[in-house]
Amino acid sequence: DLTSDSEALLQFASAVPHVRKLNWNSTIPICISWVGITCNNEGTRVIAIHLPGLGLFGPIPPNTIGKLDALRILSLRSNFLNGTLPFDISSIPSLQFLYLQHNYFSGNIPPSLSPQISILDLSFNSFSGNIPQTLKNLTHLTSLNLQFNSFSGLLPDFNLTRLRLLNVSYNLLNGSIPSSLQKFPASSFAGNSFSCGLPSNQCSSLTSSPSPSPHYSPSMPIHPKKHNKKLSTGAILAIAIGGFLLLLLLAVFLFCFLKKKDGDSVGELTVKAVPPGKNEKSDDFGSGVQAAEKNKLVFFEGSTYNFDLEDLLRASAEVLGKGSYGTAYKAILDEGTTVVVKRVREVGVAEKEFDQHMEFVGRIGRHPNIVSLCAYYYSKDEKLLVYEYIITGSLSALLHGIESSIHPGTRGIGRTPLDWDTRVKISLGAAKGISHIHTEGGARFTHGNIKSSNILLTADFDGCVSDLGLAPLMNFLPTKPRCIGYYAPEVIETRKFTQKSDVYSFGVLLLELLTGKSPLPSSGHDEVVDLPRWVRSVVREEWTAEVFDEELMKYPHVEEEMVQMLQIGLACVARVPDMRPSMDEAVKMIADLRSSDSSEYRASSEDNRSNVQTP
Ligand SMILES: Nc1ncnc2c1ncn2[C@@H]1O[C@H](COP(=O)(O)OP(=O)(O)OP(=O)(O)O)[C@@H](O)[C@H]1O
Repeated sequence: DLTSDSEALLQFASAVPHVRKLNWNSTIPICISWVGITCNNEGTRVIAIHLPGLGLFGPIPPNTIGKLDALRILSLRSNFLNGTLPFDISSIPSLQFLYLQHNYFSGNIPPSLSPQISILDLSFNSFSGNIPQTLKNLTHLTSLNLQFNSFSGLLPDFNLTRLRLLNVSYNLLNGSIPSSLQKFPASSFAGNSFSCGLPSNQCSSLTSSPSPSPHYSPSMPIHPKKHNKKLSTGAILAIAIGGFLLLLLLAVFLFCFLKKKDGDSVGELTVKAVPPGKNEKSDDFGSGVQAAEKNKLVFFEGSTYNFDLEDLLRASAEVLGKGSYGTAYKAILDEGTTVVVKRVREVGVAEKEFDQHMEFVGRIGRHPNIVSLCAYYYSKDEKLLVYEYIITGSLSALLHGIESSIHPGTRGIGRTPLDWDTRVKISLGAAKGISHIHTEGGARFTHGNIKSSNILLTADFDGCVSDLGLAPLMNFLPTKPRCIGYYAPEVIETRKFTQKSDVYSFGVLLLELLTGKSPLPSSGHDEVVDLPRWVRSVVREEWTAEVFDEELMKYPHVEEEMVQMLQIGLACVARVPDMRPSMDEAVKMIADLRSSDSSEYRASSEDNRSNVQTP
């Protein structure tokens, strides 16, 4: 009866710690006032429990929720529950909807499940063992979601006529896909080791990532698109005159340049500002430019900029920072245009390959969430990359207050706090940018240096990925502590980047956004901060709200989204690369944060009779 239901719930609340308060107590009416509880129309039994994103942590003891034998809906999704799922919960005879996704449950699925179950969602947990054959008996089952667990062995032949949704992707399943399940899309089975079962063409696509465009490596020749249009006589004349003027300009430039080299030390291109704390040599990005005519600034198709190499070398420049691959300068040209010039060093490819690579990067880098590469210059002694200037600076600067490359690991005084909505927007933009790079670049093309100082922000706080195409050009793997904190474990071992290692770095970035902590060493200490390990240990062992950036705790009703984002971040930093989602999946998961019923908790607090079938 209702009394025993309320006693079981109070036992659950006292045994399972939770971050958000529950107003459950025996002095207020359970059916009207208890948060997350729904009773039947007569008010005699509890029929639904909705406690998503409440910060519940630890195992669920038996003889608590399992005693509610009139329960139809149980939603404990997006919490930090761990341990095995008590038998008495899964076998509640009336249970129809069980939502336990995004927790840390482990062990086997109990073999005896309620025969009434219609929706079973155990995705994003650590369940293991075989998927029980007894699932075949669940004739009411319409949706079964087991993705992102560690289930192994064969996939049983369910043959359940009502089953409309099945997802067993990203487990450790093998063998073949039973014929009764072959009606489901290939994505339902991705990320396993199925030998076959689907028609052979689909079968082979199950284990490998999609590669919409051909594999790419910097040494692969790239053929620019051929244009069939013929040039008019006027155009030919214009090109000829333009060419002549260009030659003239270069000659003037050469003259000035040589004059400058000859002791005219008051060159216009000087480093005007050197950041505090840096002992920057007063060099500039033009000193290695060769006078030879063939060396010129190459602009990309569609670039709207209207300056030449001479303008650039005349610009006033200020050091933005010294990165792993070289120094970045903010250059303000005469007509007021501002660009960023990166002077890169230790390029590991010859000029031809450099040109091909740049053509490729310029082409795939056209996306609102990627910082545009406008032009480049190559000579033996100088390699310059010209990017659009992104006004709001980097996520690292915004999150930690000052440039991480200058004072790594510290949070600046007087910085403006970054609210949750902005953090979600930035992470979605960055995810879209990386996903675009992976999709357009081909399965082997990677960014290779995803980190918060390479996520730049527009005036509208859209996240844009910078430094595209730099890492694959280099003949070394930066091993400075400020890079290593973002590297996937396999990158340290193999010294090779993959798309899954980009996903890992993106996961570290999400954890950085959530915790406000930097995976960089703090001033004076050079040791690498393993942010994923720290978050995992706090979450699994002694979880407290402390895991989240304290700045975020003041925003109301965001905990559930924060918990879900934490789950996404942790999925991205899975140690086994194949267990990480693709960037495309990460984009969908982040976008779903907003479309998912994040107001459920609020709704159930306000009207706990509504939405009884919502997970
Ligand atoms: N296009 C840009 N617009 C505005 N700021 C930029 C731009 N590109 C780089 N920066 C800023 O310039 C600084 C130096 O960048 P750079 O990429 O050279 O070094 P880094 O990001 O610290 O390290 P790494 O070389 O490993 O990426 C960083 O603070 C970065 O945010």
